[in-house]
Amino acid sequence: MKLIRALDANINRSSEGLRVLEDMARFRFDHARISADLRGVRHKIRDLFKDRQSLLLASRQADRDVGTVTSAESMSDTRTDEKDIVLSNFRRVQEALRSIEEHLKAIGEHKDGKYVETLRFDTYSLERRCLRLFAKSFPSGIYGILGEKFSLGRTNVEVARAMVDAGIDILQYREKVKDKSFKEMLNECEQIRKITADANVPFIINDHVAIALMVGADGVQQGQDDLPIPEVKKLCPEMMVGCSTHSPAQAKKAVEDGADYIGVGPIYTTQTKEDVCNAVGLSYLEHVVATHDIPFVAIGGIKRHNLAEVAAKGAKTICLVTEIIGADNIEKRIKEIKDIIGDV
Ligand SMILES: Cc1ncc(COP(=O)(O)OP(=O)(O)O)c(N)n1
Ligand SMILES: Cc1ncsc1CCOP(=O)(O)O
Ligand SMILES: [Mg+2]
Repeated sequence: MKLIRALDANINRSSEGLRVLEDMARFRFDHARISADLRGVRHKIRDLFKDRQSLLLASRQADRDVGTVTSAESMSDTRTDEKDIVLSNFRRVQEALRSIEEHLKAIGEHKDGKYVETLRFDTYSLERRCLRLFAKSFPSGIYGILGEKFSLGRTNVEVARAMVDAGIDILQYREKVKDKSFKEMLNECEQIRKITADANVPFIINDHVAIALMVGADGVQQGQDDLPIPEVKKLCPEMMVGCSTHSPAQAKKAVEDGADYIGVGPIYTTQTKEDVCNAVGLSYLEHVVATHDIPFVAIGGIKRHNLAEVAAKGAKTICLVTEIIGADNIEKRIKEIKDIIGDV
């Protein structure tokens, strides 16, 4: 009976820890899949013991538990940091599962013990996935991209100022004008870095890793024909590295290579990018939503009239290039876009 009590205590301990983690993934990070996977582990433990409920209940003697005082005292700790909460709850779950394993073996239930061991291993990979959510939090909302060719005669710096004032969530410098020198681009990026840093808006540089390093950007965007992601990660360990992808195989590779986020598109036909591939459609977006945890930004041909369907498919960060920088009134346009996203 004493071994059953230990099992009962640790089943409850693991369930409680998993519940905290599920809520963290769901409410803090808005991450349905990680939350569902954590719930899956909790249900598997519950199901494993569902035929032994009365035995477990009969063994329960909380008032005689010599560990109660210690547990009650440990509740008064001063943990406030969210990452600490996640780490300590994973520890709690893993220790509880380990104890369940050992106690199952001690009562001769070796097969069930092995099964709980596989659940414990699942929690290690879930822990890595959860910690990645803290590593670099990728903003949700509107991802803006600069480019003077489409800016109705306004400079990149003027457009950046207008976008930041209107509440853009993340901004990329993507300058493809052929006669602009490296020095001119660097000068613009220095000014935009200041504007974005003051407003706490993440600033990403497309293509030019050197400029990103020189201005202290928050990230760099690399396409399929640009530098390999692992090399860029080595050069810029502190930066978010975004990888543009157009197919499930490219998304898988970007994740394996350690990209911090991926571009998913072009969802619709676009004239904004010269060497663009065919539109990938909503099906590729659906694939990424269903298969990957990595943050992503939907891009390509997204306008006010089709924005709601992109958001409804689960895109949390959405890029509109010409729809924003080609607008007469950028502030008004960003407000309209925000209203559409807010309604989905
Ligand atoms: C967020 C985002 N996604 C995709 C791209 C396209 O990048 P790339 O394939 O490198 O093409 P260019 O932008 O360099 O023409 C992007 N820039 N941003
Ligand atoms: C840079 C880029 N990469 C894929 S589509 C695209 C351009 C999207 O521009 P728009 O939003 O104007 O169609
Ligand atoms: Mg590029």
